[in-house]
Amino acid sequence: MILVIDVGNTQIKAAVFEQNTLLKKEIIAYEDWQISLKKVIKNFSEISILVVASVGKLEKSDFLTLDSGLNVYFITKESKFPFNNLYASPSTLGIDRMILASGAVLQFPKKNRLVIDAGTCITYDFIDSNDNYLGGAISPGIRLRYESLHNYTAKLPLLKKEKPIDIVGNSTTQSIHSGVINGVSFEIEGFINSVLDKNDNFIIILTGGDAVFLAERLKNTIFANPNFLLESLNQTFQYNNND
Ligand SMILES: Nc1ncnc2c1ncn2[C@@H]1O[C@H](COP(=O)(O)OP(=O)(O)OP(=O)(O)O)[C@@H](O)[C@H]1O
Ligand SMILES: CC(C)(CO)[C@@H](O)C(=O)NCCC(=O)O
Ligand SMILES: [K+]
Repeated sequence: MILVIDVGNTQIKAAVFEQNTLLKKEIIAYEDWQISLKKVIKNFSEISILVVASVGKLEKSDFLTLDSGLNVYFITKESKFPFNNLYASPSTLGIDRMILASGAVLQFPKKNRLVIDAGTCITYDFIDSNDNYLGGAISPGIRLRYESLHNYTAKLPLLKKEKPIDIVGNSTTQSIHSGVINGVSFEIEGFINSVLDKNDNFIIILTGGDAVFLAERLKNTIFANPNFLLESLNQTFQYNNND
């Protein structure tokens, strides 16, 4: 049994896996991450290893001081990945994007893949059917958009994400919801349509904290899986340890 930990930009996601089966998932705040993780470890006595990847504020040394008695395996850019990395600046590519690409290749062989991760940022990652990682796009996520409208204007309120009633917002509140949520939906549909135009045999995976909220609003049929990064981390670990 392994405990897989995704240290994100704003929060930490952890999942207990038995082989490829996810037994338990926890969303953990940075404030009390040690206590929360220790609780999970205590509840699953068969956990033998921690597998961690971090784009956030925690490093390997933080997990060693956790004193869990467990081995800690950090997935980094030096780990083995099942794709050719054609990114022009591979040393600055986010480890989360590499893990998503890795999961897409391992789960969907011989397909053109587009992975969309709607979290703090929205990332788009393209891996072609020959397993070439080509890159993609980075844009602000839903919460970031609401926060920047509030933080960088004098009058706009800070709102929580909510389904807009219409494209045409008839109040300040509705205009903001339409701008953020319809804006993100149009953006995602635009990316999907432009890749579908150029390639066939495509699989599109939507993940991240906003995946489920967005999936029901998108017209394109896509595969929404909020656990895709955690599953991909588990698979990337196995891929690194299978020889
Ligand atoms: N409990 C929560 N706290 C903050 N954001 C949440 C929460 N639940 C859902 N969300 C939504 O999910 C998004 C953040 O997604 P996610 O949890 O994937 O971000 P993250 O922890 O920064 O991870 P990553 O760095 O991988 O994007 C926000 O835009 C927000 O709308
Ligand atoms: C884009 C984020 C912040 C998304 O979590 C992360 O993947 C990252 O820090 N990336 C580095 C830049 C890049 O991927 O090119
Ligand atoms: K993200």
